[in-house]
Amino acid sequence: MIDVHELTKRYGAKSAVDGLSFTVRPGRVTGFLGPNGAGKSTTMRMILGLDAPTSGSALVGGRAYAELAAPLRTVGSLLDAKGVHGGRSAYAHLAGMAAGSGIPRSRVDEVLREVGLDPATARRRTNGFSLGMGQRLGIAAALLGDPAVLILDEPVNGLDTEGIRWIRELMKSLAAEGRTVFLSSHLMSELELTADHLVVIGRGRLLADAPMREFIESHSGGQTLVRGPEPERLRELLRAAGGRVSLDARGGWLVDGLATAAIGELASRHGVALHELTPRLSSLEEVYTAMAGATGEYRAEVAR
Ligand SMILES: Nc1ncnc2c1ncn2[C@@H]1O[C@H](COP(=O)(O)OP(=O)(O)OP(=O)(O)O)[C@@H](O)[C@H]1O
Repeated sequence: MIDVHELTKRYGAKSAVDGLSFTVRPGRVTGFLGPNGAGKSTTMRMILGLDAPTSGSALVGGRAYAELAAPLRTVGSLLDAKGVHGGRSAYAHLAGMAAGSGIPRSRVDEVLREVGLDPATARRRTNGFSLGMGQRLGIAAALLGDPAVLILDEPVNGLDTEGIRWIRELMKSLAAEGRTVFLSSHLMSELELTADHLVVIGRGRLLADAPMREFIESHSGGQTLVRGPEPERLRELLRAAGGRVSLDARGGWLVDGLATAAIGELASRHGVALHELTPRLSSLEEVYTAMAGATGEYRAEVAR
C-alpha cells in the first residue's frame, strides 16, 4: 500500500506537486497519468525517498521510505533505466545490490530468468545494452527483493510489441499475487489494457482517482451504437425523438443525445426490431484528450 497525504513539493515559487492525496492499494495495477511536467516523477521520487517533500507525507506500507528496515524487500522501483553503471555486467549489478541488502545470490538468477535476460547476456557489460534490455534489467532490479510494492516510471519505454505485452502480463500477475503495482505511462492505449485503477494529476494536483472502467464510463460521450434490419425507419425514429444520428464506421447508427435505455424503449414502442444496442465507451485516450481540451489542468507545461 502507498499512502500519499497532502504531498507538496515546491521548487522556488513553483509547485511541482501541490497538496496531493491518494492511496495505491494492493491486488491491482494502478496507472499514474498526467501530461509532461504534471509532477508524476517528482511524486514517485518522494515516495521513494529520493526527494524530500516541502510538506505532507508519502508512506510505503505505513512508513516513510527512509524509515524502512529493508527498503529493497519492501518496495522495488524503476525510475530511469539508464541509471545502471555501464562498465559492469547485469549480473554484477544485481549481485552487488543483493549483497548490499542481504538478499541471497540465488535470487539474481531467478530475476534474470523472470525478465528474460539469458545468462550470456547477463554477463555482458550493460553499456552495450539496448533500451529494451536496460528496461528488463531495471525490472529485474525492482523484483530482486521480492517486494510487496512496485513503482515503475514508464516501464515500457524502448520495448517492442512483444516486450510491451510481456510487461503488461507481468504487471497483472504481480498484482494478482497481492502486490501493490503503481506505474506511469504516456502510452494510454497500453495503460488502458494494463491498469485496473487510475490516478490522474495535472499541474501537481489530483484530478481523478477512480477505477479505470468507472473513469472511462463517467467521461464517455454517452453515445450508443444501434443496428437493426430497417435502418432508414430506425434513423427516422431516432431523429424524431431528438437523437443526433451518424453512420458508424463499422455499420449501424451512432446516436448522441438519447440514453441507451431510452433508445431500446423507443424501438420497442414503435415495433422496430433491433439487432444491436450498445453504449459506446470512449477509449482512455479519447477521454483524456477531451478533458485536455476542456481544462487547462491537463495541458502539458511547455512554456516555463
Ligand atoms: N529539481 C527540480 N528543480 C526545479 N524544478 C523541477 C525539478 N524537478 C522537477 N521540477 C519541475 O516540477 C514539475 C514536475 O516535474 P515532473 O518531472 O515531476 O513531471 P512529470 O509529470 O514526471 O513529467 P515527465 O513525464 O515529463 O517526467 C515540472 O514543472 C518540472 O520542471
